[in-house]
Amino acid sequence: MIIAVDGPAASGKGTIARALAKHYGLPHLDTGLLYRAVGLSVAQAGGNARDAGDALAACGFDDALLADPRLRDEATAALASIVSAHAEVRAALMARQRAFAAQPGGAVLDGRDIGTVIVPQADAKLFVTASPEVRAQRRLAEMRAHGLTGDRATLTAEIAARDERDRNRANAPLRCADDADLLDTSEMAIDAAVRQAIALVDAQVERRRQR
Ligand SMILES: Nc1ncnc2c1ncn2[C@@H]1O[C@H](COP(=O)(O)OP(=O)(O)OP(=O)(O)O)[C@@H](O)[C@H]1O
Ligand SMILES: Nc1ccn([C@@H]2O[C@H](COP(=O)(O)O)[C@@H](O)[C@H]2O)c(=O)n1
Repeated sequence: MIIAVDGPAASGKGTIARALAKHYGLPHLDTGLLYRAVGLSVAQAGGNARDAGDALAACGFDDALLADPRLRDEATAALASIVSAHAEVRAALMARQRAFAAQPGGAVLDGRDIGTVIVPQADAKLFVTASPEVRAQRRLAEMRAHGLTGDRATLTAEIAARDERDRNRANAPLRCADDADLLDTSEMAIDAAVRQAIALVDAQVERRRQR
């Protein structure tokens, strides 16, 4: 079974995708990490994230980079959203994502274009969202839990800028697939959101089975 989970920054899609993977016994890929690795790699090489050539060159990053804690920084997230707008970068990362989805038994992938571009044939699709205020508050709490300081207004502006770039780019923009279920977790605690996600996936799979 292939499950596609998309949504805007800090919506909780990664938390839900990991929980779905555990529930159904499937491997999980956080595709945002790949774009973050490209962004960080460009910066480390002294390149320009807005330059498609520099960004493409960074797609050959060493996989060890995927464990680098700097990938979690909002600065890296901003670079990721700049490099991810290049069609060349998206094409370079596509085969890896599709191969992950195609493994025997299936997989759960989360990102921005999983249900629309990477695996439009997915067995179940969710579009996870939450209000901008809730998302900024959750990210702030996460940073504080890691001993980091952050300013709510700055964080809100950074998340909004990222969403804006991701939604309005020409290549594989962030959008809800026509056949995805929308899951707004603004008013839900994590366990309630996960329960709802499982119920939606089960219902989608059942609907497909009856077709
Ligand atoms: N329903 C929820 N209620 C409260 N906190 C939540 C909920 N869902 C996720 N969180 C918390 O919000 C933060 C962001 O969640 P998560 O990392 O899953 O989002 P994301 O959409 O994958 O983010 P990114 O776009 O940066 O990859 C985490 O600290 C997570 O524990
Ligand atoms: N399928 C995807 C996944 C991510 N991106 C871009 O990477 C940025 C960081 O992603 P996170 O999920 O870690 O927040 C994101 O803002 C997107 O620009 C993407 O384009 N496609």
